[in-house]
Amino acid sequence: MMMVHPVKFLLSAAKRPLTRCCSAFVSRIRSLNRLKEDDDVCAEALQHAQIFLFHRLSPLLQSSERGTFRAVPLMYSDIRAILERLGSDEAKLKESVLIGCSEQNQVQFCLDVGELDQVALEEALDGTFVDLKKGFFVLRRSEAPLLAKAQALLRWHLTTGFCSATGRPTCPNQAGSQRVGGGGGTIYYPQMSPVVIVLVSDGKRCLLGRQPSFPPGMYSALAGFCELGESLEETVSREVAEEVGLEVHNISYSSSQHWPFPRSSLMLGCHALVSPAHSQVNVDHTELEDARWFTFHEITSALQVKGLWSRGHAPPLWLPPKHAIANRLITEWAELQRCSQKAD
Ligand SMILES: NC(=O)C1=CN([C@@H]2O[C@H](COP(=O)(O)OP(=O)(O)OC[C@H]3O[C@@H](n4cnc5c(N)ncnc54)[C@H](O)[C@@H]3O)[C@@H](O)[C@H]2O)C=CC1
Ligand SMILES: [Mg+2]
Repeated sequence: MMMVHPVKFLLSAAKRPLTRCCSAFVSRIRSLNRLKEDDDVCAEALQHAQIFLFHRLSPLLQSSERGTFRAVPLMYSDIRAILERLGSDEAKLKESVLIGCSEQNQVQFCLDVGELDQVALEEALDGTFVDLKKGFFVLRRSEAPLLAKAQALLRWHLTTGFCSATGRPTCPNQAGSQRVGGGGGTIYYPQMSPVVIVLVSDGKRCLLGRQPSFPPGMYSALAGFCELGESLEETVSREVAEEVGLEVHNISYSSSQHWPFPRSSLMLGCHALVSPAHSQVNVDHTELEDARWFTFHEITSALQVKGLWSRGHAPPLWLPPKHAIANRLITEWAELQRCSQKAD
């Protein structure tokens, strides 16, 4: 495997002076913004950046002895040498898409080399292109969101090469943060779908559902896509009514997460209550295979189950892994129950 040289992106490359009192975070954000606005500065930064390679939207990963995967960032010059060896050239690197900047001020890009031979690439790179659905949950939690964002942006570029109104080609800016053209000079930006995910409680138990596509025994919080014209609260109320036939109140927002499956979504995590007197579920089986109430004890036992995908014998309840916002909502609920039990 080629060594990745720790080249730092120099903030001085951004010619616009930054205010002295800026925190490191603010400096990073402003530098990234500059890269999106200025193609020349971005092209220069690319030459010193870390680049994450993908092959037909599967990221290049290396497996570790502990059964986890690590992302494999490479430097511009390393990739240029490999491209030339495999019959491509440096021009391909211009398709790289900006994805972020590390805390060490290293600018990060991604690039899909799907037209090159996968086996030859894997040999040259000493890694494997792994389907993100398989790799996501065994990647380190600091790397999974970055690769999910990279895949989402690469997919967006793959599917927006032409204007849907005129049928004419669109062109990305150097950062890949937008595409312009299609005849009318329209600017296209990456899109994602807002989705609500809600942990419903009756005060003592929480309600989880499962779709037929979930692994056996896995239950999760209820989720659904927002419809045009809806507020977050309206989507929560509609989805819970549709899927389990209940009316919720006291909806509160918790946190959010970008979710790459099956396409880019912004998951908006909420908690909501139903009255214990009206908690009889009526599952819509066109949407869910099952939905049921779980006790605090069942949830705390399930939260302790490790190795979600690898265990041979199934525990009675599996919860989504820690990477998923569903797990965060369930953990928050369990914490709240623990506190209120202590207070009683
Ligand atoms: N990160 C997490 O913890 C979790 C994430 N999720 C994600 O939430 C998402 C939504 O959950 P579901 O229960 O499947 O949603 P859902 O209950 O809205 O049902 C999905 C159906 O909604 C329709 N739909 C409406 N707008 C759509 C759009 N913009 N894109 C795709 N389909 C649309 C389609 O007919 C689709 O079959 C899923 O993509 C799932 O991966 C679900 C549970 C946990
Ligand atoms: Mg749903």
